[in-house]
Amino acid sequence: MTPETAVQVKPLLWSDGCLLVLDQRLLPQQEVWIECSQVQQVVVAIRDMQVRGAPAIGIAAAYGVALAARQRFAEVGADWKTTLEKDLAALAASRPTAVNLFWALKQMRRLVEGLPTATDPFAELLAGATAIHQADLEANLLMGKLGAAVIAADQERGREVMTHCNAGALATAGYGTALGVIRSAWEQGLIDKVHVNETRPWWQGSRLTAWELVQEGIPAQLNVDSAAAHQLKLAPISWVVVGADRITANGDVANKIGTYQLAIQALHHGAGLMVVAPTSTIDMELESGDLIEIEDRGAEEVVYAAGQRIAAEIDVVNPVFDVTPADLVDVLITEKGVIHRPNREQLEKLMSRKAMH
Ligand SMILES: CSC[C@@H](O)[C@@H](O)C(=O)COP(=O)(O)O
Repeated sequence: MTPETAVQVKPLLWSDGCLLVLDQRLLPQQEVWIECSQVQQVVVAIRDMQVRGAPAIGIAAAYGVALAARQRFAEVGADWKTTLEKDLAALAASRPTAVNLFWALKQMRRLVEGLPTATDPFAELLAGATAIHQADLEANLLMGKLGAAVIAADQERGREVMTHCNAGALATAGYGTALGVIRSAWEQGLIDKVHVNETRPWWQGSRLTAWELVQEGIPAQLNVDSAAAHQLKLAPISWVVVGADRITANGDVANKIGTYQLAIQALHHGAGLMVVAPTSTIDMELESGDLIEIEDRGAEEVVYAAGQRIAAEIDVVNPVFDVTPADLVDVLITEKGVIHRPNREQLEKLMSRKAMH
């Protein structure tokens, strides 16, 4: 069994002319699939986090462009490229922080530009989206191996790791970035346990990551986010392994809220911080993390839990990502290679490399 076939969960499927999205607002075991036959449904799926995780958002948007082109060609024929513009804008406005969304839209726009106006563009755009989907899976498998090799080489503090949010099969084409490394390390017998932060306020850790690990029989333990430093002090955790939503030219990393404090805690306790992300997450156009737009998802997620109001009537701030400065990142794993202590020079070199597969 290859790692690819070992992982059964796929958050996105193309079937019968529609994009099927596994609704991640619910428990994955409920297996509620949302059918998107129109681009507007893809916009809602991304905006409302039916699909989430940087690479999966990008893949969904790519399929969204194919669906939009099908609709617009049916409506206006040769004018489809003009009318497609508002769909591209709607997809781009669905979530602001993960750059994979904008990267995928750029790839699809390039394809659109090369197509004739007189013929139906759907088949070629669907092929483009499928290629982005497949490339993500291949990148994840490769990053899994590269990251596991780094873990094999340095387990000074012990054979346990910690992860935050869900950078797993549910957030990608179906293997995972951070969880891809953890899967690969587990298969190679390199780790004994995964510490999972619950990831308030949306519970990606308890709802999604915990489920993926339990389903695959990888020993895991869930803790509340505020127990992370305590666990890092007591448990033999060598690596904190996380994904990313945007990495800027200087190596700063935007990821799920809480990653920054985890990076500081890891440094204090002698654990390494490993960031695992495909190069589609690297934004060389932004000089530093200070320039990244950080999404705020409003008060509801914070003041309600399981449908019950749990907070007083109070002002709330809900930034759902934070920026970890580059100097707290020990290693960055991408499908083009591994960088220790990422900085601009190294990232420029990496981006100019050809893919390893
Ligand atoms: C491979 S997923 C990497 C990141 O996108 C992940 O860690 C994360 O922050 C996801 O945030 P989300 O708000 O669930 O989309």
